[in-house]
Amino acid sequence: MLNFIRKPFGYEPIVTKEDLKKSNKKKVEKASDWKGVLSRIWKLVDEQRFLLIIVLLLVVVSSALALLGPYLIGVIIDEYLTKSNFAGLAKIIGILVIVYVFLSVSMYLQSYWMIGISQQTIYRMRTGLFNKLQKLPVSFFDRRQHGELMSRMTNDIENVSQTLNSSFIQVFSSILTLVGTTAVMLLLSPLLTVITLTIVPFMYFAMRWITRRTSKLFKEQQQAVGELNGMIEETISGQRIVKAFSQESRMLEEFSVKSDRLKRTGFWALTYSGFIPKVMNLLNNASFTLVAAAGGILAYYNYVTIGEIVIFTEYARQFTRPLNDLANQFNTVLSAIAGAERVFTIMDEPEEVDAAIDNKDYKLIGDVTFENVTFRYNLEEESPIIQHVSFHVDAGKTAALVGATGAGKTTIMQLLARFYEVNDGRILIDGIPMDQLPRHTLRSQTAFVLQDPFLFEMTVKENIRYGKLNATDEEVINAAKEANAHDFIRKLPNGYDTILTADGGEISQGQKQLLSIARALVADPALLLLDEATSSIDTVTELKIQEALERLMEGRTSFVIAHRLNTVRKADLVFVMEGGKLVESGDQEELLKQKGLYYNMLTNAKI
Ligand SMILES: Nc1ncnc2c1ncn2[C@@H]1O[C@H](COP(=O)(O)OP(=O)(O)OP(=O)(O)O)[C@@H](O)[C@H]1O
Repeated sequence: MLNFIRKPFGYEPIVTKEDLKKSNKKKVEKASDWKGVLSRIWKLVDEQRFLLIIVLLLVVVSSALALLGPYLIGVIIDEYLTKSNFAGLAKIIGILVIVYVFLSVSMYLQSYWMIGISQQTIYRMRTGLFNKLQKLPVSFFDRRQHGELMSRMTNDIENVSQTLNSSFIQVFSSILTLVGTTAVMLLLSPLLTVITLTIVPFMYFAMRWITRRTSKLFKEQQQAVGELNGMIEETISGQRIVKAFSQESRMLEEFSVKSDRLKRTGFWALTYSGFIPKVMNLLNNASFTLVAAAGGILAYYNYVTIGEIVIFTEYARQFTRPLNDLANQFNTVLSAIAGAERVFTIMDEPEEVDAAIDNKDYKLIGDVTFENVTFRYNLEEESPIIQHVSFHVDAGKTAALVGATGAGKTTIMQLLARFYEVNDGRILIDGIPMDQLPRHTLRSQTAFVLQDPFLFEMTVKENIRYGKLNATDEEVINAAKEANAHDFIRKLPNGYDTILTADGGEISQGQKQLLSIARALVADPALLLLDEATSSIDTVTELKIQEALERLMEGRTSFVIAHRLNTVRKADLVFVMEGGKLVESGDQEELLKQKGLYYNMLTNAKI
């Protein structure tokens, strides 16, 4: 029987003594400079600061009114009811009604205005962070995981929002209520105050006992939900592989293990947290009984009045709520401040520096020079990734970059788009040092065609228009035609208005390439950076891509990371990279004559 009570559904509670010891040691995440964080949040509140001050004043008024209500009831009992003095009773009851009406109105206004203030503040914070992300250099994103940044943008901001919405008023009003209630109780009867407060340590220990268990269990439950969701997503998106390898029964087994864990953690988390209101209720009733009994005895000896006992029982009831709220909100507020600090740390990151000269309307010709360029992704790297590279490409020419994997070809492209700053030497575009050319001027006239083109979750038309936002429908269609993409687009369910998913699952790899060529054509760039696809694409699409690329490259300076012999052969210049150095450069014939690395690559069919 005992065992049944302990394990009603056969599950053991999953919080061990070791777990509790560990969770005891674990500190709540705290901001290192909470004053600084609060002052920055205050700045974000901006023009609504005045309203916030009014809200705080209203909290003070409501806390006072909440104290006044029970006090008036006590007065009614002592001065009117026990003395059977009914003259003026209507007036004081009228005052009581007004107190409670004001209390409700004030609470309503507080929460209405506070929600407005917090939503506006969070809006500023979220927009500020997103704006900042657009201005940060690529190297910033290299140092961080996407998940981490997503968490800043969503969880941390959501936490601050929740705290501003509710916890802020709750904490402030709880402190006021606790201080106010204790002060009034002490004034009325110090002895009865001590008796009322004897319940507080019991509440503290009971809550501690429960929350230590529930917080661990809720964390476990969250983890179990995360694992289960991850598995469901993986199984659904990888359904073909699951079926192809006949893994259905193994997946079912794994699913039932994970699902069972969720059932167990869910059961105990809800069971323990369900105790909270019951235990609080029990202790509240105990406190009520204690005050009533002790008050009765004290009243018998004329130490207190009946009205005072009523005031105390009411205050005792009011006392537990703020105590409970403070205990619950404390960690939430601390972790929200820590979250806000993480957001502000990103906001303080140095932005991409831009050229001071305002030559935004400058039209690029496309003449490119590298002068003794040296570059490291991280300054701690032993040897530079690009070492003393110098070359010149005339406007309108095509340069093919070849070399083993890791030789530095992509890095050269990234430097050309100024995603990173060179450490030594300089890059000149049309004879202008790159750092004197506004980024927008350079990037708006440069187009990328990558191996695995990135498509956005929007229509085909919008995806192509991404290259030039003000392109007309006609320009988009013409670009698609030139890119050999028009025919397949027309066959899509909604033609140019077909919405693509982020991974472009509904079109083939080759078709994705054609779309990205169309996107580049619409942009009409002076400088083209192409990373030729290595994946095998059917011959017909391959020919279409080649043809489209040739049209795209015509009259533009193009850098191609070449994987096909045909592309290299058509290039005006070939740059052979090895270990970050430019080891050979020149046109086809010159390089073949040298009988060096390029010659070997061709004869050993490495391209
Ligand atoms: N963001 C980065 N941070 C640090 N190191 C990097 C980064 N990107 C590339 N590297 C390093 O720089 C070197 C050159 O890489 P790069 O991508 O330029 O070579 P690649 O010739 O284009 O190779 P592949 O043909 O395989 O794409 C490699 O050793 C790589 O590990």
